[in-house]
Amino acid sequence: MNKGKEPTLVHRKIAVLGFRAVGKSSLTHSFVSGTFSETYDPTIETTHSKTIRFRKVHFATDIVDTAGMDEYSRLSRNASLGVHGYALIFSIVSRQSFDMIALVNDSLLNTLGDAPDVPRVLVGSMADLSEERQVTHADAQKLADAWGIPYVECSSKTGENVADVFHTLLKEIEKDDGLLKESGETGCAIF
Ligand SMILES: Nc1nc2c(ncn2[C@@H]2O[C@H](COP(=O)(O)OP(=O)(O)OP(=O)(O)O)[C@@H](O)[C@H]2O)c(=O)[nH]1
Repeated sequence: MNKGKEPTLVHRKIAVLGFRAVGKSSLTHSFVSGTFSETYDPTIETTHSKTIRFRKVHFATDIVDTAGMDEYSRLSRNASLGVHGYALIFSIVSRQSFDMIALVNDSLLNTLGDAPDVPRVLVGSMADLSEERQVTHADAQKLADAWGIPYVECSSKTGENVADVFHTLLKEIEKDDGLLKESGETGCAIF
Protein backbone atom coordinates (compact mmCIF):
# COMPACT_ATOMS: atom_id res chain seq x y z
CA MET A 1 0.00 0.00 0.00
CA ASN A 2 1.13 3.58 -0.53
CA LYS A 3 3.33 4.64 2.39
CA GLY A 4 5.06 7.62 0.64
CA LYS A 5 3.75 11.11 0.16
CA GLU A 6 2.43 10.54 -3.36
CA PRO A 7 -1.23 9.57 -3.32
CA THR A 8 -2.29 6.45 -5.17
CA LEU A 9 -3.95 7.26 -8.50
CA VAL A 10 -6.50 4.81 -9.85
CA HIS A 11 -8.86 5.00 -12.80
CA ARG A 12 -12.46 4.04 -12.29
CA LYS A 13 -15.40 3.99 -14.68
CA ILE A 14 -18.95 4.42 -13.44
CA ALA A 15 -22.20 4.30 -15.43
CA VAL A 16 -25.47 5.97 -14.48
CA LEU A 17 -28.55 3.96 -15.53
CA GLY A 18 -32.30 4.45 -15.22
CA PHE A 19 -35.60 5.28 -16.92
CA ARG A 20 -36.09 8.45 -18.98
CA ALA A 21 -36.01 11.82 -17.21
CA VAL A 22 -35.19 10.48 -13.73
CA GLY A 23 -32.35 12.99 -13.41
CA LYS A 24 -29.30 11.04 -14.58
CA SER A 25 -27.74 14.01 -16.40
CA SER A 26 -28.69 16.38 -13.58
CA LEU A 27 -26.99 14.13 -11.02
CA THR A 28 -23.86 13.88 -13.15
CA HIS A 29 -23.71 17.64 -13.80
CA SER A 30 -24.41 18.47 -10.17
CA PHE A 31 -21.53 16.25 -9.09
CA VAL A 32 -19.05 17.16 -11.83
CA SER A 33 -19.66 20.90 -12.11
CA GLY A 34 -22.03 21.84 -9.28
CA THR A 35 -24.67 23.08 -11.73
CA PHE A 36 -28.41 22.39 -12.06
CA SER A 37 -30.87 23.22 -14.84
CA GLU A 38 -34.68 22.94 -14.81
CA THR A 39 -34.60 22.31 -18.57
CA TYR A 40 -35.09 18.76 -19.76
CA ASP A 41 -32.73 17.84 -22.58
CA PRO A 42 -32.78 14.08 -23.35
CA THR A 43 -29.33 12.48 -23.37
CA ILE A 44 -27.92 10.11 -25.97
CA GLU A 45 -24.77 9.18 -24.05
CA THR A 46 -22.00 11.35 -22.64
CA THR A 47 -18.93 10.64 -20.54
CA HIS A 48 -17.73 13.13 -17.91
CA SER A 49 -14.48 12.98 -15.99
CA LYS A 50 -13.69 14.03 -12.47
CA THR A 51 -10.90 13.30 -10.00
CA ILE A 52 -12.10 12.48 -6.51
CA ARG A 53 -9.71 12.29 -3.57
CA PHE A 54 -11.08 9.77 -1.12
CA ARG A 55 -8.91 9.02 1.90
CA LYS A 56 -5.37 8.53 0.48
CA VAL A 57 -6.51 7.65 -3.03
CA HIS A 58 -7.10 9.84 -6.08
CA PHE A 59 -9.80 8.34 -8.27
CA ALA A 60 -9.66 9.58 -11.87
CA THR A 61 -13.29 8.79 -12.55
CA ASP A 62 -15.13 8.55 -15.86
CA ILE A 63 -18.89 8.85 -15.43
CA VAL A 64 -21.01 7.55 -18.33
CA ASP A 65 -24.36 9.37 -18.40
CA THR A 66 -26.52 6.99 -20.45
CA ALA A 67 -29.73 7.46 -22.45
CA GLY A 68 -33.00 6.74 -20.60
CA MET A 69 -33.77 3.02 -20.55
CA ASP A 70 -37.00 1.03 -20.73
CA GLU A 71 -37.76 -2.68 -20.80
CA TYR A 72 -36.64 -2.89 -24.45
CA SER A 73 -33.30 -1.08 -24.04
CA ARG A 74 -29.93 -2.72 -24.22
CA LEU A 75 -26.82 -1.43 -22.49
CA SER A 76 -24.43 0.26 -24.89
CA ARG A 77 -20.95 -1.18 -25.33
CA ASN A 78 -19.45 1.81 -23.54
CA ALA A 79 -21.81 1.34 -20.59
CA SER A 80 -20.98 -2.34 -20.21
CA LEU A 81 -17.27 -2.66 -20.99
CA GLY A 82 -14.70 -1.80 -18.34
CA VAL A 83 -17.31 -0.33 -15.99
CA HIS A 84 -16.41 -0.80 -12.31
CA GLY A 85 -19.77 0.16 -10.84
CA TYR A 86 -23.29 1.35 -11.60
CA ALA A 87 -25.60 3.98 -10.13
CA LEU A 88 -29.18 2.72 -10.67
CA ILE A 89 -31.46 5.74 -10.58
CA PHE A 90 -35.20 6.17 -10.18
CA SER A 91 -37.13 9.28 -9.22
CA ILE A 92 -38.94 9.22 -5.87
CA VAL A 93 -41.82 11.06 -7.59
CA SER A 94 -42.28 8.36 -10.26
CA ARG A 95 -43.52 4.89 -9.37
CA GLN A 96 -43.00 3.92 -13.03
CA SER A 97 -39.30 4.75 -12.81
CA PHE A 98 -39.03 2.63 -9.64
CA ASP A 99 -40.72 -0.34 -11.36
CA MET A 100 -38.39 0.18 -14.32
CA ILE A 101 -35.22 0.11 -12.22
CA ALA A 102 -35.86 -3.55 -11.36
CA LEU A 103 -35.95 -4.32 -15.11
CA VAL A 104 -32.83 -2.24 -15.69
CA ASN A 105 -31.07 -4.19 -12.94
CA ASP A 106 -32.18 -7.52 -14.49
CA SER A 107 -30.99 -6.39 -17.90
CA LEU A 108 -27.65 -5.26 -16.43
CA LEU A 109 -27.05 -8.57 -14.67
CA ASN A 110 -28.01 -10.48 -17.83
CA THR A 111 -25.70 -8.41 -19.98
CA LEU A 112 -22.83 -8.93 -17.55
CA GLY A 113 -23.53 -12.66 -17.48
CA ASP A 114 -25.27 -12.93 -14.14
CA ALA A 115 -22.74 -11.11 -12.01
CA PRO A 116 -24.79 -10.45 -8.86
CA ASP A 117 -21.75 -8.94 -7.13
CA VAL A 118 -21.23 -6.13 -9.61
CA PRO A 119 -20.88 -2.97 -7.47
CA ARG A 120 -24.07 -0.90 -7.57
CA VAL A 121 -25.88 1.75 -5.60
CA LEU A 122 -29.64 2.33 -5.78
CA VAL A 123 -30.41 6.05 -6.00
CA GLY A 124 -33.73 7.79 -5.33
CA SER A 125 -33.46 11.16 -7.11
CA MET A 126 -35.47 14.43 -6.70
CA ALA A 127 -35.58 14.20 -2.91
CA ASP A 128 -36.49 17.92 -2.81
CA LEU A 129 -39.93 16.95 -4.22
CA SER A 130 -40.79 14.74 -1.25
CA GLU A 131 -44.33 16.18 -1.03
CA GLU A 132 -45.04 14.49 -4.39
CA ARG A 133 -43.35 11.25 -3.38
CA GLN A 134 -44.68 8.06 -5.06
CA VAL A 135 -42.01 5.69 -3.67
CA THR A 136 -41.47 5.38 0.08
CA HIS A 137 -37.98 5.30 1.54
CA ALA A 138 -38.88 1.94 3.08
CA ASP A 139 -39.85 0.37 -0.27
CA ALA A 140 -36.64 1.55 -1.91
CA GLN A 141 -34.52 0.41 1.04
CA LYS A 142 -36.24 -3.00 0.86
CA LEU A 143 -35.34 -3.39 -2.80
CA ALA A 144 -31.72 -2.33 -2.17
CA ASP A 145 -31.51 -4.79 0.74
CA ALA A 146 -32.84 -7.58 -1.49
CA TRP A 147 -30.05 -6.79 -3.96
CA GLY A 148 -27.49 -6.42 -1.15
CA ILE A 149 -26.55 -2.88 -2.17
CA PRO A 150 -26.76 0.56 -0.50
CA TYR A 151 -29.63 3.01 -1.04
CA VAL A 152 -29.10 6.78 -1.19
CA GLU A 153 -31.72 9.52 -1.71
CA CYS A 154 -30.46 12.74 -3.23
CA SER A 155 -31.47 15.99 -4.88
CA SER A 156 -29.48 17.43 -7.76
CA LYS A 157 -31.44 20.65 -7.32
CA THR A 158 -30.33 21.28 -3.72
CA GLY A 159 -27.12 19.23 -3.94
CA GLU A 160 -28.23 17.08 -1.00
CA ASN A 161 -26.36 13.74 -0.92
CA VAL A 162 -25.12 14.12 -4.52
CA ALA A 163 -21.47 13.49 -3.59
CA ASP A 164 -22.61 10.72 -1.26
CA VAL A 165 -24.00 8.76 -4.24
CA PHE A 166 -20.56 8.61 -5.88
CA HIS A 167 -18.62 8.07 -2.65
CA THR A 168 -20.93 5.21 -1.70
CA LEU A 169 -20.42 3.63 -5.12
CA LEU A 170 -16.62 4.03 -4.92
CA LYS A 171 -16.70 2.35 -1.50
CA GLU A 172 -18.70 -0.52 -3.01
CA ILE A 173 -16.19 -0.81 -5.87
CA GLU A 174 -13.22 -0.86 -3.50
CA LYS A 175 -14.88 -3.03 -0.85
CA ASP A 176 -12.90 -6.14 -1.63
CA ASP A 177 -9.44 -4.81 -2.47
CA GLY A 178 -8.67 -2.85 0.70
CA LEU A 179 -7.68 0.33 -1.17
CA LEU A 180 -9.84 2.48 1.08
CA LYS A 181 -9.31 0.56 4.30
CA GLU A 182 -5.86 1.77 5.28
CA SER A 183 -6.71 5.01 7.07
CA GLY A 184 -9.35 6.01 9.57
CA GLU A 185 -10.02 9.21 7.61
CA THR A 186 -13.53 9.53 6.30
CA GLY A 187 -13.05 12.84 4.48
CA CYS A 188 -13.14 13.25 0.76
CA ALA A 189 -12.09 16.06 -1.55
CA ILE A 190 -13.26 16.67 -5.08
CA PHE A 191 -11.21 18.49 -7.76
N1 LIG B 1 -36.89 19.24 -8.62
C1 LIG B 1 -35.94 18.49 -9.18
N2 LIG B 1 -35.92 18.30 -10.52
C2 LIG B 1 -34.94 17.55 -11.04
C3 LIG B 1 -33.94 16.93 -10.23
N3 LIG B 1 -33.12 16.23 -11.03
C4 LIG B 1 -33.56 16.41 -12.29
N4 LIG B 1 -34.65 17.22 -12.30
C5 LIG B 1 -35.40 17.65 -13.50
O1 LIG B 1 -35.91 16.49 -14.16
C6 LIG B 1 -35.83 16.65 -15.57
C7 LIG B 1 -35.05 15.50 -16.18
O2 LIG B 1 -33.70 15.58 -15.73
P1 LIG B 1 -32.48 14.96 -16.56
O3 LIG B 1 -31.29 15.08 -15.70
O4 LIG B 1 -32.42 15.54 -17.93
O5 LIG B 1 -32.97 13.44 -16.66
P2 LIG B 1 -32.25 12.22 -17.41
O6 LIG B 1 -32.52 11.01 -16.61
O7 LIG B 1 -30.82 12.54 -17.69
O8 LIG B 1 -33.06 12.20 -18.79
P3 LIG B 1 -32.76 11.23 -20.08
O9 LIG B 1 -31.35 11.44 -20.47
O10 LIG B 1 -33.70 11.67 -21.15
O11 LIG B 1 -33.08 9.85 -19.67
C8 LIG B 1 -35.19 18.04 -15.84
O12 LIG B 1 -36.20 18.98 -16.09
C9 LIG B 1 -34.50 18.36 -14.51
O13 LIG B 1 -34.43 19.74 -14.24
C10 LIG B 1 -33.99 17.13 -8.80
O14 LIG B 1 -33.17 16.66 -8.01
N5 LIG B 1 -35.02 17.92 -8.35
